[in-house]
Amino acid sequence: MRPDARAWFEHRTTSAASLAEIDPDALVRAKRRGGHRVSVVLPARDEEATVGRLVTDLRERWMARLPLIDELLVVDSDSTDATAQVARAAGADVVATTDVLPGHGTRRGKGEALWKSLAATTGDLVVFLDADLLGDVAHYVPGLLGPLLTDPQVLYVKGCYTRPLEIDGQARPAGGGRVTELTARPLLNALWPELAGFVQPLGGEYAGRRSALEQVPFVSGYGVEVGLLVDLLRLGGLSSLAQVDLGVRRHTSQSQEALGAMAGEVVSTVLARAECGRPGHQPLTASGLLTQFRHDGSGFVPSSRAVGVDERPPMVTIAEYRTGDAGMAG
Ligand SMILES: O=c1ccn([C@@H]2O[C@H](COP(=O)(O)OP(=O)(O)O)[C@@H](O)[C@H]2O)c(=O)[nH]1
Ligand SMILES: O=C(O)[C@@H](COP(=O)(O)O)O[C@H]1O[C@H](CO)[C@@H](O)[C@H](O)[C@H]1O
Repeated sequence: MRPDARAWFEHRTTSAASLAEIDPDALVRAKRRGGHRVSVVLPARDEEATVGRLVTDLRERWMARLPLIDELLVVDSDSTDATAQVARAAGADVVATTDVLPGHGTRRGKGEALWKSLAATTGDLVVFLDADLLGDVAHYVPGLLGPLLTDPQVLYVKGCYTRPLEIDGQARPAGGGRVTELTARPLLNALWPELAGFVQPLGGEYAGRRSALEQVPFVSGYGVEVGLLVDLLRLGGLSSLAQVDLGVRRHTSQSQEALGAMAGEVVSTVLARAECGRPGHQPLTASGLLTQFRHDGSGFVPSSRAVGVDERPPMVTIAEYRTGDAGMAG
């Protein structure tokens, strides 16, 4: 690791691996002193199996028992199951991506859900959690908020954790974070070595100040995490970023084929960012296509899909956002 990345890693990595390492009352006091309002956003596509428990736990611990969370929003991102109904029944606010900023249409993807969540929430501090998390993750929210509530220089905090992998019912203590280890980490180390200290650059749990999040574009698909990391580095510098050890992260894992497509979106985003930061250089126009193969018993069958970078502009550029008219139906 380069000295600047090593110094960052040592200075900006804290631990909140369990509730035993956290003083929630002190965080609530810091929140009150700072006049902060906290929004928690769960982007969810077809997460009926997990979103209800997550919402119930978050509400019970950090809204009913202690006023740490002011707003808990599930963004229903083209779900085909009962995600919205389950989340609403558990007490979350729920919006469909199609209902937010309807004048700007809707794109598919996780990043689209996160971008629209900025127009559907009001907190000056915004926490993002995946909706497919498994196990006890109650400490994630206070853990992520800690640096933002105690250090005004910090604009953005990423969770880090060990990543067990559960595939076809087989649970292994490590091996998760496949796109991180095989694609994102090598690319980030090569192109932005100052970011080498991030343990989980693609992790789906992070928090930021709205004043920063609204200043950067949001890649519409799975490139959103790597795009935010590079763009927020450019916006506030490495010292404005932090990470918190949250212990272990378990979630419902996808197939290798699905992660291949995810990696394609991450690569496209990295290529688009790699060149556009250097004056006089055009972003590398990746093909935007990914061809994968399966064998049908008699031969290889190719299948291609789009993995190009589609992104939304910084939310501050959206007039309805500035005037507070995000146009949520209902
Ligand atoms: O188009 C999408 C794709 C994913 N997600 C959500 O984003 C989070 C992370 O996505 P996923 O679980 O597919 O990624 P993984 O964690 O497997 O890398 C989950 O809460 C998904 O429901 C979403 O809101 N819209
Ligand atoms: O970290 C990773 O490599 C991927 C895949 O994780 P697994 O191999 O399924 O544990 O998961 C993350 O990447 C996505 C793209 O940035 C994020 O959107 C997900 O929230 C995150 O789980």
